[in-house]
Amino acid sequence: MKRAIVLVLDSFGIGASADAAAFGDEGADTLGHIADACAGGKANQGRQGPLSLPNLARLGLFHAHADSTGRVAEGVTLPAEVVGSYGYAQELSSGKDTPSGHWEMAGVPVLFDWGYFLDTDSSFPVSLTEALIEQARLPGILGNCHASGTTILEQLGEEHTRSGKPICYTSADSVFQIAAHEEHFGLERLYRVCEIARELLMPYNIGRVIARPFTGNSTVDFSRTGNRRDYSIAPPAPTVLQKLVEEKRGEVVSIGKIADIYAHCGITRKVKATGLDALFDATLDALEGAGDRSLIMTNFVDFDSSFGHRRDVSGYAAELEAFDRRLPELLARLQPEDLLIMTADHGCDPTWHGTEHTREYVPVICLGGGLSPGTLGRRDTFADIGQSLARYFGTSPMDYGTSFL
Ligand SMILES: O=P(O)(O)O[C@H]1O[C@H](CO)[C@@H](O)[C@H]1O
Ligand SMILES: [Mn+2]
Ligand SMILES: [Mn+2]
Repeated sequence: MKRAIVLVLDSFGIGASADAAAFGDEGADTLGHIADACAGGKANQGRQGPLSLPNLARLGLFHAHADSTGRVAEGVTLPAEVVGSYGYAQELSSGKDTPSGHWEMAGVPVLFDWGYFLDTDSSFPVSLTEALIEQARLPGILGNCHASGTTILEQLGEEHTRSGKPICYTSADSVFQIAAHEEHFGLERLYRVCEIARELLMPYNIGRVIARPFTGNSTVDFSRTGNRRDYSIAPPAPTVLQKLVEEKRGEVVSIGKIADIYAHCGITRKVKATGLDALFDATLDALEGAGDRSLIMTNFVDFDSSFGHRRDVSGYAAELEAFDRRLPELLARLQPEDLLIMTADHGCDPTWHGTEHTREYVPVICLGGGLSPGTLGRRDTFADIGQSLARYFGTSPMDYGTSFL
């Protein structure tokens, strides 16, 4: 029975990649800098001491990090025995964004350039905002700038609830984000505005529109909710998810925002969940009922959105430790033929300047699927994961990537 589980730890990079300098990210290292901070007593909010990831360590995470960076992170002792297959992968895609990373790991790298809104203020063309205001019948928009999604709520959240104008902002990513209050503005209305924006943004080649609903009464307690929704364009070629469904009549279960990121292509079932524990529970549930030719794919978004972009080192470390504590539950449920792959879509070093993603190698940590424990070495593209899944399920091969199976 062929069943694969792919866990994407969103933004969990393991060291600046060879091309990081071109992104201003030379020296970035999400895992390494978190471990260093923990060992140096600089990540003790809500947790304590050196970074403790015993289960990931046994699967080879820190070996992969050492191979990718040439150093062992501070406070880390490499375990004598490694039971997983571990490597690190370079991104071939031109961007360091979420869709590029996800599509590439499914065998479809993004070799074209996305559109970007490069101006940090008055970021959007007037013709675009005017069309959005008219078509969505808005009293206007706020923001129109590059911003961190939590900071901009502090700055404009109250004005939004007073005026009814949604907050539109972007970043170094190819995104158009719309924040609005779930009750004052209305969640369904926000989704409709996003759908209109999605259409209007097609000529600009913008990868994603993101609905950013929030609740709360004032600046002090505004908080974003789990009702975030990503409106992505479709991948430029069939991913391994689509091949599994179309060629093998397989089942692809999306947990969390996976379905949104693949624009619902190649997904047979969607489960939404908010927070690490709920996402992990949903993954275990899906595995329980999964039959032959099943792929379960989960995105753990909080590493990125709650901690990486927020530059919250303690929070990121605590989230990693929470993930690691849950891992044995999954390992105990794996059947001999199952293939588990843990990876990431880009980096987001919480010690780095700014609030953006960082161009990094991602871990490729595997168990099962007939793999022997030990190193998978440096992988030239995340698409090696997609190619390996294609081989595992017996679909036609992907155009990119080399199977490690
Ligand atoms: O600051 P928030 O709203 O979390 O935005 C982040 O999330 C978006 C998608 O990754 C990017 O634009 C990034 O800047
Ligand atoms: Mn991401
Ligand atoms: Mn992000």
